[in-house]
Amino acid sequence: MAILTTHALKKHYGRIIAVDGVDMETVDGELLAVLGPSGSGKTTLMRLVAGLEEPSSGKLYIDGHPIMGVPPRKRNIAMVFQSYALYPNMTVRDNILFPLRARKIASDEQKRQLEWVTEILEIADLLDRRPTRLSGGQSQRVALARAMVRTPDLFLFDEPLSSLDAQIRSQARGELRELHDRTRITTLYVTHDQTEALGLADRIMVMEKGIVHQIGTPQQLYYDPADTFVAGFIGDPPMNLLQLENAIIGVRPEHFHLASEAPGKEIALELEIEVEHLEFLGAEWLIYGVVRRGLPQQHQQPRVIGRLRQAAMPTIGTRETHHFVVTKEDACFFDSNTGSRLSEAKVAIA
Ligand SMILES: Nc1ncnc2c1ncn2[C@@H]1O[C@H](COP(=O)(O)OP(=O)(O)OP(=O)(O)O)[C@@H](O)[C@H]1O
Repeated sequence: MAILTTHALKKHYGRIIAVDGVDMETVDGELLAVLGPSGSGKTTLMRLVAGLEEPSSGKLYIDGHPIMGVPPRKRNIAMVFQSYALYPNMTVRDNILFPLRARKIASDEQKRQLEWVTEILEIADLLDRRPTRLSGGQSQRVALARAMVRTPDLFLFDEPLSSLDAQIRSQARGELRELHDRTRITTLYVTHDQTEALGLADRIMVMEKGIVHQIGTPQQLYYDPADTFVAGFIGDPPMNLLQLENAIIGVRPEHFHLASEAPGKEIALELEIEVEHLEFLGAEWLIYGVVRRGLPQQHQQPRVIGRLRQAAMPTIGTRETHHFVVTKEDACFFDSNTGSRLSEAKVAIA
């Protein structure tokens, strides 16, 4: 277990700034997801931590010890990337033992490590197979086993599940989480899939264009986004962002209430929304609509998405206009210019 710290970490390739001043620190033993759109600098950050790239400036520490300039082999960090790169001509057993043999670890220690990972990952029946005879999920477990036998201080995963199909992926996600709970090895987990990050991580770090927008628990990111980027990135569908006179108001789809069912709380916003179409999700419906009234004149008519429980639906149909409210407690406010979160007190609604 270990704590990874970065300080003003930067990496540029010529004029491209891939990582732009990242300050972060893991909690010992946590699984921290690094989430962001394509090109946000996630893989570059991993490569810097692993030692495959050296930073242009800034610092990296493991347990308070600087690791800049330390070669990858000496960092005691294990990586699992998208392609598992198992050696096709070796058995699973030899693949797993390879990193221990390369470091000339004593054979009884090799045996002990192999037994440990075999039991944790439940791969006893795969040990004599060759990688070509493994399914995607099995290959992933073997790659994990090979990474784990080194008992690393830190695990780096870069989209390790992206080559699996959707059904196996959700099972593999569960297995990864269980594995993490058992080993408690501090893990950085790169993904661009928010469902994966929200479901798997203790905390999530949201990156865009090389900078960190927010680090927090899935719940903090969802209910308390630090800025409009996080608000618009987390959630499916994401937070609605509507321009008021002097600020942006953020409303989660499930926080639109029909006025007739308004909770007895202070109201932040009253809107007339024309329903354009409806989408059935089972227990809930998504309502796609256009705001017809309730916002300042010059910002009128943005599109919004609401989410209503089945029970509220019989009263709503396409092309009808309905009156919705949002409580102050549920609303988030952001600065119109910078997108940063504002405290509610400063905001006049209209
Ligand atoms: N070796 C390199 N040379 C030049 N530019 C690079 C190099 N590696 C990364 N970049 C650039 O740095 C930026 C960040 O890339 P990076 O791969 O870290 O992003 P990412 O968030 O991992 O993206 P993805 O999710 O698509 O893998 C991109 O603009 C990319 O084109």
